[in-house]
Amino acid sequence: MTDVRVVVGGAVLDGGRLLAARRSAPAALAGRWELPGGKVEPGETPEEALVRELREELGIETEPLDRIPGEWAPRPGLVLRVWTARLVSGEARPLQDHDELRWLAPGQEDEVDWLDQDRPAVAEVMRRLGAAEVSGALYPSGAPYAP
Ligand SMILES: Nc1nc2c([nH]c(=O)n2[C@H]2C[C@H](O)[C@@H](COP(=O)(O)OP(=O)(O)OP(=O)(O)O)O2)c(=O)[nH]1
Repeated sequence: MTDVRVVVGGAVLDGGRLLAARRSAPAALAGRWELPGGKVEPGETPEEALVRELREELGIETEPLDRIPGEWAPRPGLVLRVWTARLVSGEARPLQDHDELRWLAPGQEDEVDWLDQDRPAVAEVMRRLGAAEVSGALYPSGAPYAP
């Protein structure tokens, strides 16, 4: 059996919005938008990999919440799995692998050109956000809880 490498994508949520990141490399993917994240390293859980990648790429601390059901193949040998994650602290900046970031509210998801394989997960995350089904991620990080 050939090993399949897991790529974790983070649907980072804050204040009822989803973070989208525009890839700066490689050339074939540059300019397309994705859920920031990366490959799970040996010995890591996907959640640990997600927290590490989001810290490295965006300078933020996050808490993984739920896995979005399903998996998608960016290319042979890779499988993309997506978790929602709550922004705990920091302000996302494109430090590595990205050159632009946007926070999107439900209904704005079509304003950026997502990688094809990210679209089903993005649609499900936006559906949950619109239906206020995402616990812990509807209020801005650091803001007092005020329903
Ligand atoms: N990070 C991320 N990668 C995605 C998404 N969708 C998607 O098809 N991919 C693809 C692009 C890449 O071929 C692969 C992930 O590679 P990566 O370059 O982000 O991984 P990494 O940070 O661990 O980088 P490296 O170790 O290969 O240098 O998965 C997504 O939403 N997020």
